[in-house]
Amino acid sequence: MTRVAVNGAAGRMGQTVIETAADRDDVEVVVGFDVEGPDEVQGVPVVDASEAADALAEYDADVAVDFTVPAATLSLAEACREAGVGMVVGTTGFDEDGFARLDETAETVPLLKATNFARGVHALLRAIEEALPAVPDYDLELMESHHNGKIDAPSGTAKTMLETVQEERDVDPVYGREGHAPRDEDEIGVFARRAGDIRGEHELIAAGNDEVLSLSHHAEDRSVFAAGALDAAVWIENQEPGRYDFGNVIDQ
Ligand SMILES: NC(=O)C1=CN([C@@H]2O[C@H](COP(=O)(O)OP(=O)(O)OC[C@H]3O[C@@H](n4cnc5c(N)ncnc54)[C@H](OP(=O)(O)O)[C@@H]3O)[C@@H](O)[C@H]2O)C=CC1
Ligand SMILES: O=C(O)C1=N[C@H](C(=O)O)C[C@H](O)C1
Repeated sequence: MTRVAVNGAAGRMGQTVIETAADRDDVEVVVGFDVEGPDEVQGVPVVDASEAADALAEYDADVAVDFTVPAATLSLAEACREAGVGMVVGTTGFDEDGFARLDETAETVPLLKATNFARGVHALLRAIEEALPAVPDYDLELMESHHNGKIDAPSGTAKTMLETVQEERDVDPVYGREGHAPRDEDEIGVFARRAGDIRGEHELIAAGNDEVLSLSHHAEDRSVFAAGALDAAVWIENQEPGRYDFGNVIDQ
């Protein structure tokens, strides 16, 4: 049984992780962290995030699962280093300094970060790698849609898709278009929509030669991300310090 601490316990994903874990017998959420949050979420005690280092030890957590904002992830990383607890990071929107600090953390504890914990998205990334060599001259465009509460744009997943595309094709992103904006053959348009409670939609199109190839993923519920993050928590519990990604869990 993997004992999990959840950072951002009162948030959309934090609550979903706690709810999803309650139906599993390989994980138990023993404590949550948040700021100015409730004292508990679904029976799990919630402690102020500033006390995370002590609470990780007190509740004997094996792994911390984080769905917050980059600054909160980085302060949890300090607590995890102090407590010797591994991390599963789902938060998106890090800058270069943030990535470097996560790398530093991974020198002390195992750290697995994924911009998307849906297994279908992992398959989508592989499909992109596989498909692009067959359509070398086609125009590429990338679209994502999310709920109206999402802070970062484009989504972390869209950035990962873009990186995957750029491993195959030398294209420069253009973030939205307006006015006189003819398409350059080496560009990829990237578009972010925010509306309602859309859980997460991503699509790459490749168009040319009288056809359009569409590679897409649609998340129906946040529980898909929670399930993947908990699979990652179980997997990382017994790993050595280092940086890991969701592929390590899927390909185990
Ligand atoms: N990798 C993946 O598969 C997925 C990643 N995500 C990512 O997860 C992140 C969170 O998303 P979501 O749950 O929708 O966001 P929410 O805003 O609903 O939840 C974030 C929670 O973190 C809390 N928080 C803020 N600061 C701190 C802090 N210093 N310490 C602890 N908790 C803090 C927030 O509190 P308050 O509201 O009071 O600020 C809130 O309760 C985003 O970056 C999103 O992109 C989301 C889904 C899937
Ligand atoms: O904020 C969200 O909700 C999501 N964020 C992740 C991202 O930025 O890619 C993953 C998923 O699409 C949901």
